Amino acid sequence: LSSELYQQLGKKAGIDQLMTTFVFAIAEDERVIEHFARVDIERFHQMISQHVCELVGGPCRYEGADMVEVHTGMAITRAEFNAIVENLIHAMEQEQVPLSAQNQLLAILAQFHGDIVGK
Ligand code: HEM
Repeated sequence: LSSELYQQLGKKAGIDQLMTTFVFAIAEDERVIEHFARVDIERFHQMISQHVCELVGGPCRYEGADMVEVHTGMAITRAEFNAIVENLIHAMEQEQVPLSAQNQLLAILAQFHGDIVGK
């Protein structure tokens, strides 16, 4: 059975929509956009949606690259990581994700901090 958090995010369709809004927020954020200049955005959207779906207990299997591997060489700073988190918060507010679900998703993603920052 899929998790309550997955349900609260609107299942796969809700997560896809949330990640679309997130990608648009990133695209308008001059603090981080440089990193995404040469990225295949369609793949990024698909992979981040799949990853989030799996992480929140949905019936998805993340098929993308390992988090450390994919972010290695980007020299992502703590400020940039925080900027991405801020974009996600804005996207969750825009999509009216319940506050408890927002906090749970942020806590899950915060665990990747060490895999992504300073690599
Ligand atoms: C919790 C935080 C983060 C998560 C969960 C995350 C997750 C992901 C995922 C799932 C992918 C797709 C991997 C694939 O295509 O196989 C990806 C790619 C990418 N991420 Fe992150 N990411 C995070 C933070 C960041 C930050 C802070 C930055 C930069 C400011 C960043 C920059 C990128 C870029 C540029 C790519 C595309 C790499 C490429 O296609 O060559 N990520 N990330």
